[in-house]
Parts: sequence; C-alpha cells; structure tokens
Amino acid sequence: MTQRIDDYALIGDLQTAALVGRDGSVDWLCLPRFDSAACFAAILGDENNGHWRIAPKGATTCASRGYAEDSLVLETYWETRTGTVRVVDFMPQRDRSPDLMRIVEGISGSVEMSAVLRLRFDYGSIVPWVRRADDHRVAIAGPDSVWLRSEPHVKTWGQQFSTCSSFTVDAGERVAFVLTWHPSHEPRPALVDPYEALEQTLADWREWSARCTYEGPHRDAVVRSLITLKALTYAPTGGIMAAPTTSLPEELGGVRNWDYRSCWLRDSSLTLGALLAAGYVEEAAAWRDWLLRSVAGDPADLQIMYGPAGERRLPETSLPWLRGYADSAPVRTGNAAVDQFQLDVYGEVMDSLYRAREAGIPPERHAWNLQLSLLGFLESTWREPDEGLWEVRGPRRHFTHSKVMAWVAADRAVRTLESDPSLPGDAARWRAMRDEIHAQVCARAYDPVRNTFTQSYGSRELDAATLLIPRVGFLPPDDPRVVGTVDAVRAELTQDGFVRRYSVDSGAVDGLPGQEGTFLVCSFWLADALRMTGRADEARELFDRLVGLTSDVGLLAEEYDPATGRQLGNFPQAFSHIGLVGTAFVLAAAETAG
Ligand SMILES: OC[C@H]1O[C@H](O[C@H]2O[C@H](CO)[C@@H](O)[C@H](O)[C@H]2O)[C@H](O)[C@@H](O)[C@@H]1O
Repeated sequence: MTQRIDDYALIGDLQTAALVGRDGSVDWLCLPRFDSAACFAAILGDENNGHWRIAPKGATTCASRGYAEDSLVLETYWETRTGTVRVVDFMPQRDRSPDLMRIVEGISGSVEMSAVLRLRFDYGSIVPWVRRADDHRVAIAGPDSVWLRSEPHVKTWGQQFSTCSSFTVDAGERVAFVLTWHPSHEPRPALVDPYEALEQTLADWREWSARCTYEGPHRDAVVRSLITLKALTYAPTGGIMAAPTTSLPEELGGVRNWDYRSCWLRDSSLTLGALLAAGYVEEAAAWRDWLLRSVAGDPADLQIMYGPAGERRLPETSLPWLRGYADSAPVRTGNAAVDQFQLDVYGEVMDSLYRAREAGIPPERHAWNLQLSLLGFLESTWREPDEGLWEVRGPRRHFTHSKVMAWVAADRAVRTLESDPSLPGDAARWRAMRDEIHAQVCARAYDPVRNTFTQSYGSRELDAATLLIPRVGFLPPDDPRVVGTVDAVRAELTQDGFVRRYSVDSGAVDGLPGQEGTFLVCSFWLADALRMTGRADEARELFDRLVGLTSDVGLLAEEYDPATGRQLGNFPQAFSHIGLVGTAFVLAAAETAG
C-alpha cells in the first residue's frame, strides 16, 4: 500500500535529500544533486523503481521516530517480540562523494534484521550490474556507481536484481551501512567512518540550530521549519530549492504533478526572508551571490527559476515508466513555467535584497546595479498581463498580486535610495512608477460592490495572494479594503478554515483539469492577515491548527486536503515552511508589541 506523503521523513546533506518511510524504506533519492536522476524512485512507482529498506524481519511499520535534537539525523524506533532497535539515518554534509548512512543500534534484547537494496538508476528505469569489490558491493550503470559497505559479519547476497542482507543486532551493538555515489569512471571513493560522520553531522546541525534567534510560540516547529529550509539550500552555490521532489500530486490520481527541484526566484526570496528573520545572514549573502551569477545578462532574459547552479534550460518532460504516486500521472521532470512571464518575481527579488541590506549584509555594487537594471525593465513591462505567482497555464491576465509586487519593486528601490542617498539612481522616477501602479491597482483590481480586491482586473474571482497586501505595505492593515478582502477570501476560498489559493472549479484561470487541496502557505497568510487586522485570537487559533498539521517529524507538503486529512503535493515544500516561520514572527512581534 502506498504510504501517505506525510509518512516520509527528510534527510539530506545540503546537496541532495532522501525520503525515508515509516516502513524503514528510503523511497526517494537523487544523486549526486537535488535535480539529478533518482536512483530510488519507489515513491513514484513501486519497489522495482528503486528503494532501500532496513527493518526487523517481518515488521511493517516503526513504533516511533523523530530527529535527534535539532538536527536532520533521523532516529526510527522498532519494537519487536524479541527486542528493540533504533535505525539512525543521515547524510553527512560533504565536500566529496555523497553518502547515505544507516546505523542500526540494539537497544534491548536481540532483533533479527533484514535489508533489501534495489538500485535503479535514471528514475527507476535502469537495473545496474552489481559485483563484489573487497568489502563492498558496487552497482554500476552508465555514469553512475553506488558502493555499499557494511560490517563483515552481515550476510549479504544477490537476489532478483537486488542486494539482500540479514543480521542480528543485540543490545548495545551497532551495525552500520554506508551507501556512496561516485562517478563510475573514477577510482573507488574514499572510505568514511560512519560513527565519526554521525558525530560530525550532529555537531554541524547542533551548531547551526543554536544560532536561531526566534523566541515565541511553537518554537520547536519554527526551528524544524528552519532546518528544513536549510536542508533545501544547495550549499556549493547558495541556490535554494522549492522542494526536493517531483510530481507528488496536488490531487490523488490527478495530473497536477510538477517538478520542484529548481530554484524559483520567488520561493527562494521568501525562504531568505524566513532565514534572515531568524538570524541566518550567511545564507542570504550566499543566495545574493547565486542570484547575481544566475541572472547575469539582459534583464529581458530573466527567468523565474534556475537550476541549483544557475542552469537555464529546464525542459519539461514526462517519465512514462513511472505510474506516479497513487497512480497520479504524468511524472514530470523540468518545468514549463520556466518560460513564463511572472511580474511578481521582480518585487520579491527587490524586497529580499532590500531586507538583506537592512540586516547588515555588506552592500555589493553589482547587486545594486542588478536592481537598477531590473527596475528599468519593469518600468517598461509592468503594464503587461502575466502568468502570475500561481504560474497558471491558462491565458495571461492582469493579476492583482503581480501588480502589487511590481509596486513593491519600485517601493524598495525608493526606500533604498532614501536610506542611502550616495547610491546612484533616480528616486523620483521610481516614486512616480510606484504611485502610478498603486493608483491603477486601486482603480482596477478593487470591487467596491463586494468590498474586496479580486484576482485580476475586472474579474469576479478571488485570490489568496491578495492577503499579502498589508504584509508588503501596499495598504495599511486597517484600510477597509484590506479588511473586506480578508473577509471575502475567508468566506469564499476556505475549506474547514484552510485556504485555497483560488477557485479551480471552472479550470478557466489555471487552464488545468481536476481539483487541488487547500494551499498551506495561503492559510498561513490568512493567519497573518487576521493578526494584522486585529483578530488576534482567530489568528492564533488558525496558527495552532496549521502547526497541528505538521507530520510526526514536523514536515509540511505544499497542500492539505481537509476531507481526507492528507497532505498533498511536493514534500517537504519550502513555501509551507516559509509560511509557518512567517506567521510565528508576525504573532511573536504582535505579542511583544502588546
Ligand atoms: O498551478 C500550476 C503550477 O504549479 C506549480 O507552481 C507552484 O509551485 C511553485 C514552486 O513552489 C510556486 O512558485 C508557484 O507559486 C506555485 O503555483 C508548477 O511549478 C507550475 O509549473 C504549474 O504551472
């Protein structure tokens, strides 16, 4: 039976990530990078698409699990008739070949364990040749090789294109497995001691988590969200992934399945905001440098997303041999949204660079030059319709949120020039642009009869992104149009109190068939808007409910279906964790302000 999406836990090494199920199986892992082909893709098909399970013989589901302290080291507990074991799963942060390490520790009694490793390169399609090499098994096909090492007394054999092991663990005993990816043409990878690697990995995360400055409600959930966001950063470049998965569906059995293993300017700008708020400035500096490299060139060629190292070609294709999570096909790689025109990204980029400057990151001349050239481009394009932040696949429109974010771009330029008059730039020019956008939005995006901003100019549809109007400073929270918009979104776009991003009933706006769940980041935005418009109790109640949706290991997917109680969409999703951190800060600030 397919496990629930939120039955998976995340481990990773800041270059890639794996999903481990409650049954002890690693069902998703791309090597060596987040966006490489998966060698374990069972989550999108079945065991024959690659997985690695370690569990007590005959056991199906673990007794409990959690992360060791504030780390990304997963501890899964198994209780059997004969004893108890803990399996410790982790990926050491690295400057060498990626390792996935699994250490089985006996806690009480004696437990018979079994392991099955099915490597299937290229998203579950290629069965490698496996051979012995001293104390390793090595699987090779094409450019990939994976080396498996365990303790000498572990009995290992090949069976039906898989590598099986069987062993017994007594109380106090430890048995380690190390799986290492390596380019197949190179000499064997260096040996790494798994026990030392575990100590180092714990120390790395301990040190990082201790730097969190957040004090306020649900601190544990906030720290877990920050760790998850950090796990989605691609350390070699500073790029930030939207999620580590592709094609986990927004509707079970549906077609709304997308590849999120790229760096969206929008998602990463917002991630940066969350990390900066909690005191993590190094990541902001690294991301700014990634941005400068990625977008270099003509501002007209700016893309809304890039690969982890700034790659520009991300063609969307489907993988027909994978039947999809819960038969949700197609499974896609790449993302056609890369070629879309989305005005809001200019606002998000300008805002995050503005905030980085405010946080004391030393200004960088190239960054300001980039901002000026983006604004110059925006000045001539903001009046055009676009695909908007939801990346609709229907016709372009004058989306309200897009125009509001164009206003943000001009506003942050004005504010930067006002705070540092030594910078080159024409504040009056950007002020005029800002005022013109503001006037147009208020005239064309607001429905005075219903007292709400609408999704796009002249439309009757609503859009949860308009909840951001007070957050970004476009209008004050007590403006009656803001209060009316919050009420309208609440009345028309919520299901069981959680928020849909817009109505998909007609399919006319996003051009896609089928339904989707409530969108978690939008639900956090509602909590923010409630707090900002003075409804503190309702904001807190919604925040508590949202935190209550996090999985047993504190993770959130992109969406939630209140009818089935299941999380949906790619997992874990930066957007949702950004929302959690953002609302925590809004509530904490309001509490401090009294
Ligand atoms: O709704 C259709 C679109 O869905 C995806 O976009 C969503 O994910 C992005 C990454 O987190 C996010 O930036 C965007 O706001 C979301 O709507 C998908 O990437 C698109 O290709 C698709 O058209």
